[in-house]
Amino acid sequence: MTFITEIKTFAALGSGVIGSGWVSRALAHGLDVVAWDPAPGAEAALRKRVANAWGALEKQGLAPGASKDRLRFVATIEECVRDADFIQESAPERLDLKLELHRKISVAAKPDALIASSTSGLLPSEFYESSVHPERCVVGHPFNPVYLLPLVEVVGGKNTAPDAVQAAMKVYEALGMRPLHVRKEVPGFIADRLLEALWREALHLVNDGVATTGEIDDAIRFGAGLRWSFMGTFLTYTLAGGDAGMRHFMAQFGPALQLPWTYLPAPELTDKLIDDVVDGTSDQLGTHSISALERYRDDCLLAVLEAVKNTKEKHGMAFSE
Ligand SMILES: NC(=O)C1=CN([C@@H]2O[C@H](COP(=O)(O)OP(=O)(O)OC[C@H]3O[C@@H](n4cnc5c(N)ncnc54)[C@H](O)[C@@H]3O)[C@@H](O)[C@H]2O)C=CC1
Ligand SMILES: C[N+](C)(C)CC(=O)CC(=O)[O-]
Repeated sequence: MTFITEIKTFAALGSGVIGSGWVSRALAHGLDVVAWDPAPGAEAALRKRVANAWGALEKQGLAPGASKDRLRFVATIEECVRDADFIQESAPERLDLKLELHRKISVAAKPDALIASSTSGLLPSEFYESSVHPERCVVGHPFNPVYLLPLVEVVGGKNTAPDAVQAAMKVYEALGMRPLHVRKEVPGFIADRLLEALWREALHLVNDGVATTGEIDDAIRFGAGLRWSFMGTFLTYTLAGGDAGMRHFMAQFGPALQLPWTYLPAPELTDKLIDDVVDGTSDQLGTHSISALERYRDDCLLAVLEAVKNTKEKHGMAFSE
């Protein structure tokens, strides 16, 4: 079976933080976008979020013909997906909700239109169970802000055709992304397993009174966070082993993994821990609004992306390497 990969119309179901990020990215790439979200006031909220992202997208460069006016907000799931060449669902992270939503989407969609879910870690074999033509259904897990960060994890379920995974990766590449095929269907995929481990330890540090949320964020952004934008943990640690490389690093620091540095189970989310995290992050926010911080974050990301791209070019490397 062949799937549509030259797309003109992008459908977005669910237009919260992630859905609006997909809408912004698709509009910036010169596509027509049709969106649906059942919440009252969703259209106005979506247009506001797109407007807040647009400045960064203009700085990055819009595709010919790209316009915020090519967004159409519709009243039903069927209207949203009927003429779509590619469908991206970004509804709340609930298995029952996604199962029912995908049944309806797949009945109304063109049979060769790829259907993707933004889920952070639910299993496609489960929530595409009632879908028609499940062979074209994948996970396309993005990272916030979706309109700037290139990574998208692509995961197939037990009924997904291998060609559909390849086709979805082609579509995401055309949207300026760096798809990563997660070859085994596991909860949390690759990136969220890593992010969750970090976040769990951060919550323990707050819970144990070791550090505030601000101090923990400083430990990330002035250290490992800087190098993570161009080199991952494995290659970084290979260099940390000196000329002897990873084998020496494993011999030196591997045994430390047996020391009780980290906890595996998550801390109990007591009211005190939740308050400490909320109060700590309120202090970090200060007087800045969320939308002002989104624009600040976007500017920082554009600068980092540009710097990494230019430096890779100097070393004869492509951005995707
Ligand atoms: N927020 C994040 O950092 C990330 C979230 N995701 C995933 O994206 C998906 C959406 O998450 P967010 O955008 O963060 O949530 P959100 O809460 O910001 O947005 C969810 C939207 O779905 C709408 N909605 C409610 N019921 C619906 C239904 N039956 N059908 C369609 N839409 C419905 C809501 O009105 C809301 O606008 C989830 O699967 C989540 O795991 C993926 C990557 C990162
Ligand atoms: C917290 N989260 C699991 C929803 C995060 C993601 O899925 C990816 C991201 O943007 O960090």
